[in-house]
Amino acid sequence: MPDTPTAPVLLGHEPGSFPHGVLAERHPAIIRQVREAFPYGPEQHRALDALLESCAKGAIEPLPADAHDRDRWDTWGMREYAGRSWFDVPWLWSESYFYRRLLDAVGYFTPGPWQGIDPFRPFKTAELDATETQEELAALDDLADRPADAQARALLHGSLWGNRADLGFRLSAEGAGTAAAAPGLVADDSDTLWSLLDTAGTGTLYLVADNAGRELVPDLLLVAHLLTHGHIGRAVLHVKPYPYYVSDATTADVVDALRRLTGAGGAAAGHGHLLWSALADGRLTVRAHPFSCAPLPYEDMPGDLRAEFASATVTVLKGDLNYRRLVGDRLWPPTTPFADVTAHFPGPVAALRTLKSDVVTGLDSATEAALVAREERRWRTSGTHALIQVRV
Ligand SMILES: O=P(O)(O)OC[C@H]1O[C@](O)(CO)[C@@H](O)[C@@H]1O
Repeated sequence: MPDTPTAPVLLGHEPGSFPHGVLAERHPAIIRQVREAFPYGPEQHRALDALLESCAKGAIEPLPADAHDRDRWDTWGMREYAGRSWFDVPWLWSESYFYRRLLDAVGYFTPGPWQGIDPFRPFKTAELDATETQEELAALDDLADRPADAQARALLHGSLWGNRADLGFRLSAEGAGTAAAAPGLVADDSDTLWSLLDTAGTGTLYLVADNAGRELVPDLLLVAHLLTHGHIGRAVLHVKPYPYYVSDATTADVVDALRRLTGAGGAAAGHGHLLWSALADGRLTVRAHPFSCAPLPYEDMPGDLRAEFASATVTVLKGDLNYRRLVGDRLWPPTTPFADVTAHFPGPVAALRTLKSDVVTGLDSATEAALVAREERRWRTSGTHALIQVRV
């Protein structure tokens, strides 16, 4: 990025700022919710109390000496940040480490009865079981009567707005591709994305998933459509190796989503069975790379992951956190070119994201001015706006 001036990395130290609110209010609330959702024993309660106190008082403690991933976290910054305030280190690092510590507190990595029990599972399954999900899946039957191109655009919007836990394809199906169908879009490079996906069945899509439940379901539906209609020949779905940021998708969540689809009947079940057999014959692969839970920007990705993404026809990164990691979790001026801040990424890359943090790039100045005039800063974090940005 030779000509792009750098921008400050987001920290959580400023009271009243969005990152500060996440560390000071959201994290303690998550601890309380997890504690109430499971019949944990005294050991877990004590560890949760300790984490709550650490979050409030602000001192980061290192992982236990025998933690299986201690070396990895050492190289990811733990040596540098242990002993400092949660509020004074990069916000991305603080948040990621919080989730790692929360899993420790509930015994997720410790041999014993709680090992491998996802502390967020009740929240994820509630979403899959919600009547809204049933209604959204039923709407696929109507969508199936529309031309393939309209279906594709509706499913893309479903995947995009699913990032707001809202499948969205019923709305988008009314007039996919028109401005009216996407009133909250602040940038829309979808035509470029479609041209990349026009591979006559030879290309490979890497889709880096974000949330489980009502985001992962439309992500999977989009992949099913792209495979069925020969836009791509293969898809690789990257999920998290362990529970993260409450609702981030793991392999177990992919299984739950697929079972939800195959059990839904109608067109949804057809998509579910297609994906099930694509997993069996290798047209769809699930990957859970350790770096997917790293507290670092994608610019720092390891060589094996870089080589994978370099082989993709296009890599689609879903959600706000992936966006932050893609552009470096910095407070860029919103008109900073997206192509400049993603130049480090190996191969064509697309971001599909609703805006849920202060980080944004690639806006034109008129769009930015209109958003600021109407909403001051709220548009950056409210999740009511979205973007599709592509760098070829
Ligand atoms: O699920 P998403 O879209 O990645 O959003 C996660 C978001 O949660 C927050 O970290 C707050 O916890 C956002 O700022 C963040 O980017």
